[in-house]
Amino acid sequence: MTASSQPFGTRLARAIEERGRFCVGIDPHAALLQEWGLGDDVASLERFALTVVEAVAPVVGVVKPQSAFYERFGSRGIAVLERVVAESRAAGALVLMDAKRGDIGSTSQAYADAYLDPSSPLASDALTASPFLGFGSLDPMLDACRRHGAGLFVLALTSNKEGPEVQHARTAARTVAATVLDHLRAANAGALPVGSFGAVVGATIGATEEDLDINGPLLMPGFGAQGGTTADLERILGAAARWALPSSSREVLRAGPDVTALRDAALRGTEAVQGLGA
Ligand SMILES: O=c1ccn([C@@H]2O[C@H](COP(=O)(O)O)[C@@H](O)[C@H]2O)c(=O)[nH]1
Repeated sequence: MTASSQPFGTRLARAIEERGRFCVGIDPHAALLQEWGLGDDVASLERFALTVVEAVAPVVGVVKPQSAFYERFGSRGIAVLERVVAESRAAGALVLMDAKRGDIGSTSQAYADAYLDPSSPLASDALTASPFLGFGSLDPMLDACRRHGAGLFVLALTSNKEGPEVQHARTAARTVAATVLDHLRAANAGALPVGSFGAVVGATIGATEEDLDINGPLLMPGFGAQGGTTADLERILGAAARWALPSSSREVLRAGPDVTALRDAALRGTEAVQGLGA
């Protein structure tokens, strides 16, 4: 795979324009494998994941495989994840790898090599990252994105109920989340039509006083199975709705294993959020 000649933000803007802003998570939960009448083994993982790719990757702009569900099967699970990445991209979807990586800088460099360097078998269009070792520890990932035309989505206000304990904590007058958003705004300064450095902002967080206008995309998991609705998205986003990417995994995946039913579920999600940012 070669480096993309265009920044991730530019590619994402085109994907949204052509296919809408809804992101489908490819999360092969053990419970979903069972609901689909499959076993809890690698062959079933592969059948599940590639069925979802076949159904949704030709119609949505972004897919988001959750690495943990593949990692639990060891190297053969990772091999399935590699196919999910390759086949989704071949079908025209951008792949946002949800692995939430973050470590000291020298190790962040290795994560950048693994997920953002086009010569890696797991190279994706974008990666989720955790800034809680200090935003600067992610610099190797930001640099790799700039070099290779990839994107990064950094946790800011997550959808889980435990997140506020850390993210609403204050250093001087700023919350931790505000500091993360400030860094992203600086990294995206001047980018057109939008920067490549996004924030993860849960669809479940309720109204927020944080400034979400970072000139970058906002990945919004928690839409659907975790209870987030279109009205919640509107309440949270206000004027920052233009680059929102609402994301749903289980709510779409439960429509399977029928390919048409899965695709219809993805298209319903796309339609539900198409008015955002209008
Ligand atoms: O704040 C966050 C960050 C990431 N996630 C991930 O998104 C999906 C949500 O799946 P659903 O089935 O739609 O609930 C999952 O992969 C999480 O790890 C999140 O939920 N919240």
